[in-house]
Amino acid sequence: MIVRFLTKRFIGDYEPNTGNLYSRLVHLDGDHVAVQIQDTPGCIQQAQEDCVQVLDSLSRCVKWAEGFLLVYSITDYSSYQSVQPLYQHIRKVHPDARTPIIIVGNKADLLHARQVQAKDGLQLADELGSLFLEISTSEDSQGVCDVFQYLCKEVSKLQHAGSTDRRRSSIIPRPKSPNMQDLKRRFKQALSSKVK
Ligand SMILES: Nc1nc2c(ncn2[C@@H]2O[C@H](COP(=O)(O)OP(=O)(O)OP(=O)(O)O)[C@@H](O)[C@H]2O)c(=O)[nH]1
Repeated sequence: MIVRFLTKRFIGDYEPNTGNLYSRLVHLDGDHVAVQIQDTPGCIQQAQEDCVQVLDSLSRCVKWAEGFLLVYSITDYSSYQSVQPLYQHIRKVHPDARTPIIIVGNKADLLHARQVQAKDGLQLADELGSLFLEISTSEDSQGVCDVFQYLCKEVSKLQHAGSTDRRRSSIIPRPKSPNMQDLKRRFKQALSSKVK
């Protein structure tokens, strides 16, 4: 999903990520805003308690992040079940209910394999007070961009409202190096496997 947003391209090959960080200038209401996007290793194969442990180890990025996308696959019920504990973990770190957390049901193109109904995603988002969207990263590049744009706007609104804790942002070190090298490597890999 992040690769789709940053490059507009979809890489179909699965390659588990180990926590890539990407930097990008995003066009937002006529402005360019610098954003950093942290991809987190998936934990859908693990029990919910383990999932929280995985997130514990990533608590540094949870601390510096100012907005969150919780993405599950509509074809994998266990990934949907991971959303609530992840949400609660984030809210512990960011008790301000205005910190945007958007719940996203991905792979909406795989209707024949659907395990999570759209109404379940909506219901969960309602319970948690979040926004919910279903998208298909493979089929709908614009949908992916809309999600990120929306999140950036929400974060930006919060910052302009002066409600971001400036002291916290000066204390928590943000990672510096973008991960475009890794993206290039993945493109090369994807291209060479297509040529073969
Ligand atoms: N059909 C379809 N496949 C998708 C879609 N989005 C992702 N995939 C595929 O699903 C697999 C997993 O996608 P990733 O983006 O790597 O998922 P992830 O949750 O980041 O996985 P981790 O790297 O383990 O954290 C890949 O093979 C993707 O090509 C989609 O919208 N539709």
